[in-house]
Amino acid sequence: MASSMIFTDCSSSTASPLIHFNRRSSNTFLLRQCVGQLRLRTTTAPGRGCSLSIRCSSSPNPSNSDSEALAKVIDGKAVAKTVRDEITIEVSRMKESIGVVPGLAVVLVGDRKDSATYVRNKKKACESVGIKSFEVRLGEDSSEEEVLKSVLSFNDDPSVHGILVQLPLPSHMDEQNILNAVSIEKDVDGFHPLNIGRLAMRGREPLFVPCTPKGCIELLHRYNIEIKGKTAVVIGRSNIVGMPAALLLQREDATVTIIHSRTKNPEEITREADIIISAVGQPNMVRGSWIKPGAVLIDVGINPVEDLSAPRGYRLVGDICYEEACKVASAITPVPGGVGPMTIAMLLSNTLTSAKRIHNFQ
Ligand SMILES: Nc1nc(=O)c2c([nH]1)NC[C@@H]1CN(c3ccc(C(=O)N[C@@H](CCC(=O)O)C(=O)O)cc3)C=[N+]21
Repeated sequence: MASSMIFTDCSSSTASPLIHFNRRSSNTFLLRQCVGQLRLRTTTAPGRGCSLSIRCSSSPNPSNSDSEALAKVIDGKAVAKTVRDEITIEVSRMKESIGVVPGLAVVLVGDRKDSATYVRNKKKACESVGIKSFEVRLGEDSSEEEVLKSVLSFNDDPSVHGILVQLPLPSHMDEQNILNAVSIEKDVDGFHPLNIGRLAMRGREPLFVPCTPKGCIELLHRYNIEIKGKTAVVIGRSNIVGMPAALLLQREDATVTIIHSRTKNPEEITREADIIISAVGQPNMVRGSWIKPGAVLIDVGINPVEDLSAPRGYRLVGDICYEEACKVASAITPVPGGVGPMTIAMLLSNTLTSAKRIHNFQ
């Protein structure tokens, strides 16, 4: 399979060479789109002999590497299932009382394998809760006008309550122009500038909140993790994860700092945080030493790294070095099975909310 992978070893303490495959991928590229570009040039610690931004080995202190995990696992897969069950009940209640079935339309442009997989998963998730799904597939070489045309026709279609334009779009298209065309009443991704603007303003309410950051906050809520008055650090400032995650945390009364590729001392700042949300797309970048004891960690990164013993030839790791972090943190999301499944659950939730709002159904 064509994928850009990085050999990453987070469990061994022996130095292994850093090998970086750059077979122009699908997955990593997608994640870069998703979380934005952030490369922290962490310098190699003397005697450690590894690039900290990529490799992640256990603590050199043997007593420490033998210690047990302290952190509670925040089970996104299980919470997503609970959320889907709740949505299923609401969807059927709505259908029974007013005869309306919520509908989600997905516009998929081009033939990226990963995008096709995501779209298939979203469709499956819709089916599992009784939401009707619509799909338009356009070729890689289709024009921006054709994409706009399908967006506009979904805007006018009363059986569609949510519209999602799968990102990334082919490079010859103007993403802003297309996202702006989605009716804000159907913008279940929450990417329309008016929704983001409202999210940023006190006393205003967006119609939709972007799914991944919403999923992060939902996990904190469902695990009864207090946000109010806490210090939070968001690593990454993308439009679709980092920035809205920081805005949401602030709305929940956390004191928020955003770390990005130009931040001078990311490790020191991150070490002050009670809550960390990492969304950068760099495998194992956040090391144990970055984490304040007892912190809560939400790992948005989904990074493929080569693993020849895995069935697919790769496995997925987060931005946070899990083996190190789970010895320091009080709670942590795994990858996979953390934020990813919540993203899709929040998309279904936004679609249900939209259908209820459009039909004035409580
Ligand atoms: N308009 C738009 N909206 C999106 O929300 C959007 C998008 N474009 N483009 C692509 C990204 C990526 N994304 C994911 C959703 C779920 C998982 C997910 O469920 N992952 C599983 C892993 C599944 C596996 O094993 O491959 C997990 O983390 O457990 C991952 C990634 C939504 N995105």
